[in-house]
Amino acid sequence: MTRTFQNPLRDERDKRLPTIAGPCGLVIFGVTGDLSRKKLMPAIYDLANRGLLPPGFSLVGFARRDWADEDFGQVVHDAVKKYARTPFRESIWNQLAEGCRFVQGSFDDDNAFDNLAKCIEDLDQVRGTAGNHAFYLSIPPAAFPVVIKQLARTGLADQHPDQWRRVVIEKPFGHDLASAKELNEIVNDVFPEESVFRIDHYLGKETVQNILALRFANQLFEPVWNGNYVDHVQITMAEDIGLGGRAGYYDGIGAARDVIQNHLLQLLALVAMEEPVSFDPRAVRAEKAKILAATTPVQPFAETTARGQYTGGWQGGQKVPGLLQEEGFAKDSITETFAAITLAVETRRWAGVPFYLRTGKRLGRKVTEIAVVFKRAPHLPFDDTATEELGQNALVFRVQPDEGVTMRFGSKVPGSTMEVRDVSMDFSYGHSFTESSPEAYERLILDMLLGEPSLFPMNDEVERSWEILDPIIDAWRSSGRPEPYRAGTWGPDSATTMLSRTGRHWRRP
Ligand SMILES: NC(=O)C1=CN([C@@H]2O[C@H](COP(=O)(O)OP(=O)(O)OC[C@H]3O[C@@H](n4cnc5c(N)ncnc54)[C@H](OP(=O)(O)O)[C@@H]3O)[C@@H](O)[C@H]2O)C=CC1
Ligand SMILES: O=C1O[C@H](COP(=O)(O)O)[C@@H](O)[C@H](O)[C@H]1O
Repeated sequence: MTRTFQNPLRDERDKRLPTIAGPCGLVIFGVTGDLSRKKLMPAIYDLANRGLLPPGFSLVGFARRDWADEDFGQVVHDAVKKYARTPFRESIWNQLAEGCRFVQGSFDDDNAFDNLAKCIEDLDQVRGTAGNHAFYLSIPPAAFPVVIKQLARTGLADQHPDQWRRVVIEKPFGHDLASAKELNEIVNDVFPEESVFRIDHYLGKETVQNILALRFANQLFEPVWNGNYVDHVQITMAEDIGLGGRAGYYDGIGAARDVIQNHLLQLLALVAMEEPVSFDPRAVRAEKAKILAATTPVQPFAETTARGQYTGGWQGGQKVPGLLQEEGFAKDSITETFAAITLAVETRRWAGVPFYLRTGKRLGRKVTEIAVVFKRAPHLPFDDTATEELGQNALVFRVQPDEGVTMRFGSKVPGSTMEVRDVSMDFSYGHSFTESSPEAYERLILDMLLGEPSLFPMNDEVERSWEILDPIIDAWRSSGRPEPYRAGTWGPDSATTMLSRTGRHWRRP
């Protein structure tokens, strides 16, 4: 019988609950970083608390900081208390803490990796992790190759017939097509493709998975899901936070590489793909790959794209600095913090339908949504004045916050005259379901421990995404500085013009 963490929230009788991971350990490189503290450690605790981790689960952190196991334990404890979704339970925490170790060192330090190998070997004995190990690279992307090579050198990546060794690689995977290919070669030299989990946490979000449910479990939407009815698609990922504390990673990377290459192109693929023959991982990934293969950037980029950099301003009642004043950023940094692009999907279904993707930091509010905006009805049998406040119908996936789906359509304004105005019909997760959504990282870490790859992009998807983006980034390189925009606004003027010149406008989410 499989034993789990004691006193779990899990009810063993509930067949809908996910499978429990078998004996294993997880090593997090970059464990002292932002992502690990806010997302990974809390997700691991939540998995333990839901009874989805094996009892001897071990967690090894690796970073340069001079910490002892106790310091590490304290940091995990604090991160869990602050960010975990499930209630703090002393017994679960104690069980988890027993399996926490910290290995100090730099990625180029062979001794540190030898210590890591020794630590893992000990844990295999003490915790019964059965030689099954996952290595999570939550580190600056430039360091991915060196860590992979160290795992190979120490034998930690060696595959054995009755054990598994997996690697989880954060995004961005490379910084252009050439570097992504090079990285894929380095990774695949050491780990077979089925052991490589390139993580894109957007694919772990419930609302993102609901795109497929809504499209393929219903009859209502599919007949109109094409260029005969759809005018355009807008995908927006807006954040209100700035980049203070993240210069080491973000300066030189920018908004397009940070999120368009991965999260937003994955969202586009899910919205635009054909129905897979089944939900088998290969079938879903094959359909996504086909759509990405048909996706191309629309030119001329001076008109179809926009990029910006936030300046100081007021946000949430607070004065905030501009990017150039943020600690660690070069004083003449040309890193964009806002990016908007236009893509075409060259298939029969989507011919002539522009896909507009935008993202930015220090925008009006934090919101991610996908709006499928429909064409106007071919004929309106009303007086012109009756439809002055009628916009285009739209189906909006509210990815976050306030997760759900909104349908926008025209309705008669009560009264004796015929006047039609836009209204919304809302589905909200919070109101419709009592089950809470797991955090994306929780879902993805569990899938990875179970060896379930559906929600992880494959090498060809990643490379194709760079191929789509590279020409735009190349063009930006020779087009001067990004346009400034004030913190708390919705980006640079060029983003507004980019759509208005086609007679369209961005939604204000
Ligand atoms: N933060 C976020 O919201 C998100 C981040 N990501 C991705 O996650 C990854 C990590 O991001 P984030 O946590 O923000 O980055 P941070 O800069 O906060 O953390 C980087 C980590 O790497 C360690 N590190 C850096 N260089 C070395 C080295 N030479 N040797 C050993 N350890 C080193 C640092 O530890 P120390 O200084 O102690 O050595 C630190 O733990 C990136 O790929 C990013 O794209 C993805 C989605 C969201
Ligand atoms: O991947 C990233 O995502 C976060 C935003 O994630 P979300 O789940 O809160 O939408 C973003 O802040 C970060 O820059 C980027 O690397």
